[in-house]
Amino acid sequence: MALVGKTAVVTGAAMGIGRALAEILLENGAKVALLDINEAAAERPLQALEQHFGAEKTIFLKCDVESEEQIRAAFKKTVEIFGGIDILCNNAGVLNETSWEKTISINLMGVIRGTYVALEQMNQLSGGRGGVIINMASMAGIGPLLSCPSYTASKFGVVGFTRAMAAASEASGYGIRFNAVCPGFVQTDLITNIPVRLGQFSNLAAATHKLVDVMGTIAVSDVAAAALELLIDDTKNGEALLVLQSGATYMQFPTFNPTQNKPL
Ligand SMILES: NC(=O)C1=CN([C@@H]2O[C@H](COP(=O)(O)OP(=O)(O)OC[C@H]3O[C@@H](n4cnc5c(N)ncnc54)[C@H](O)[C@@H]3O)[C@@H](O)[C@H]2O)C=CC1
Ligand SMILES: CCCCCC(=O)/C=C/C=C\C/C=C\C/C=C\CCCC(=O)O
Repeated sequence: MALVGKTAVVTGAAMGIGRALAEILLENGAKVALLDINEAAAERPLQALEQHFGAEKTIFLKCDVESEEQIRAAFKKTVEIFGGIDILCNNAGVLNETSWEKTISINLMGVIRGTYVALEQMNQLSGGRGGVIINMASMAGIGPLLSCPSYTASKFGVVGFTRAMAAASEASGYGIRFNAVCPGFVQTDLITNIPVRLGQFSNLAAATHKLVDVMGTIAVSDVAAAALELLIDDTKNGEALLVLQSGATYMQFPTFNPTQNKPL
């Protein structure tokens, strides 16, 4: 899908990966609604984006992805201002093993909430224009991260939800592609203060730091470039794209033939 003239919504867009997603979308000609719970953090990046790309191309909307009401209001405002929604990047996420309910509510349920509300606007079966939904998962959605069981569960959930929605969309004719991005460690605030974030698993902080050292970190721009590939390539649906220092790789999953009760 060519991005020129399209409208995108990015959650968790005030900083980190979300901000980089907003930037790459604007660079490629889209209009972007930046959603975040942290209005203060969004102020300076928004000014910079407005200066660079034009104030008419961006809008900031305060939105907590834990609230369906706030998501619906933000999407409605986006449609009023930009005339529709073609792209949703469900990116907002936290690493907080001290509150597993919040981790699941933001990282997994936030993706599901955002997707279901977006369907009301985007689904071709209900008058929408179709489009693409990108969900920010993690390498921890492919393999377990020992120090973060709740975070890992949330990201496995995001990968599974994305793949199921991709199949549902194709079978039903929503006109929407669904893909997940699965980065390794990325240089953002999320990988700071690791022992505090790990809560009862803080004894595993050293092992986690070691993993970061061994794997290295990637830049937010690497993640944004991977998301861009999934956005513009119309053949990509139901993909989980692993993004590491060595490059980006499409994950292969076992397929299952229910009529013969064995993997294909
Ligand atoms: N940094 C990393 O190493 C990796 C991050 N990810 C994922 O990428 C996504 C973005 O993370 P980063 O940019 O690294 O983190 P970050 O902490 O730099 O940015 C997260 C943004 O999400 C916002 N946010 C948090 N809770 C929210 C809520 N309830 N509603 C709306 N916005 C909310 C924050 O205010 C912040 O602006 C997350 O889903 C994270 O799990 C995935 C793999 C690796
Ligand atoms: C401090 C934790 C930050 C988490 C941010 C994030 O999502 C990054 C994850 C990056 C990589 C680690 C994820 C999973 C580990 C997977 C496999 C490790 C090998 C496991 C094995 O069985 O050998």
